[in-house]
Amino acid sequence: MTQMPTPSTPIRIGTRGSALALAQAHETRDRLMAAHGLTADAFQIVPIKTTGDRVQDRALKEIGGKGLFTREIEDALIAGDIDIAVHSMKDMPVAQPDGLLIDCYLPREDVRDAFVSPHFAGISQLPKGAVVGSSSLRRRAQLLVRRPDLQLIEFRGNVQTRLKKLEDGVAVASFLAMAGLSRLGMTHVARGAVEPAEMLPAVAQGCIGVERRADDLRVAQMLAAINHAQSLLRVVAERAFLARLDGSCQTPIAGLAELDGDRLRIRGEILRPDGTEVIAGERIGLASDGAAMGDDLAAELRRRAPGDFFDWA
Ligand SMILES: NCc1[nH]cc(CCC(=O)O)c1CC(=O)O
Repeated sequence: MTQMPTPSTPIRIGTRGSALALAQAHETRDRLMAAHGLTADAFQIVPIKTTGDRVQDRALKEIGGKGLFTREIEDALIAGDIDIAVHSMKDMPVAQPDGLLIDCYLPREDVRDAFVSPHFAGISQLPKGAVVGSSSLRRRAQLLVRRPDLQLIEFRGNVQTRLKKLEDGVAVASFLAMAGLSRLGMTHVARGAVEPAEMLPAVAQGCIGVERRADDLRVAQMLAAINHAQSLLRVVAERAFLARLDGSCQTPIAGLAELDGDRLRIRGEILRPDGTEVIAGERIGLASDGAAMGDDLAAELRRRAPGDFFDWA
């Protein structure tokens, strides 16, 4: 009898199980297939439940800790139960555990926040005292800067859950990342995109990163073919900004780097959660200096922040 050809082991792609996470995992798989002339059976998508997925009834800041949406996936990667992990970079802690690294970024999606409301066309149309649902410290603070009259309530759960809450009148408006809506084919639920000048996005919003074991050279080589260099430069600069601010505080933080040829512009801001104070700045320089610029900008904002700025939590 002839020997069956040995099937090469499929690449196991770890991801959260939400519709958005699965869409991101499929996008990563499709890009790998195209880059390497492989078929879908060369991959296996492995959904993993994280603490952030399990706990739906509390504000994220109450559950606390870092990596609520990522720790279990990184554990599986370290244990060798999966070979790569696909993440929304917005949810990623600034440092990876020993032995893991992220050096592959997919082309970044729309970085803006979407304004979502069954009743109103934009922030300025909201009536005085209107109830807005958002669990994002950043979005809450940024909104209160412009509209201190608004009443903010916690809003958690996936896109469908949040839309249902709006339908039920729990709040009259909310915000979601345009990128998430776009990947779900749901941009029609957005009444409009909020420009970064009005609401600076979260660090790394709209960017998918692919994590691997540092010593897995087969995977490293596969991922190198799909890395989007410009997205990497932008996210590296933004995460350097975040790294200098994070850890010490739970302050609302926003940061966005943009490229113009080999020049990079990074804008950043920190806010008081009640929107009574914003400290903002920017740097422009060579894209290859992005990390240093992000770090330096964060150091400046820290220096300019009053002594009690980081104390509220
Ligand atoms: N914190 C949840 C989260 N993490 C990434 C996205 C959206 C997709 C992205 O920014 O890449 C979202 C949902 C949202 O903010 O609406």
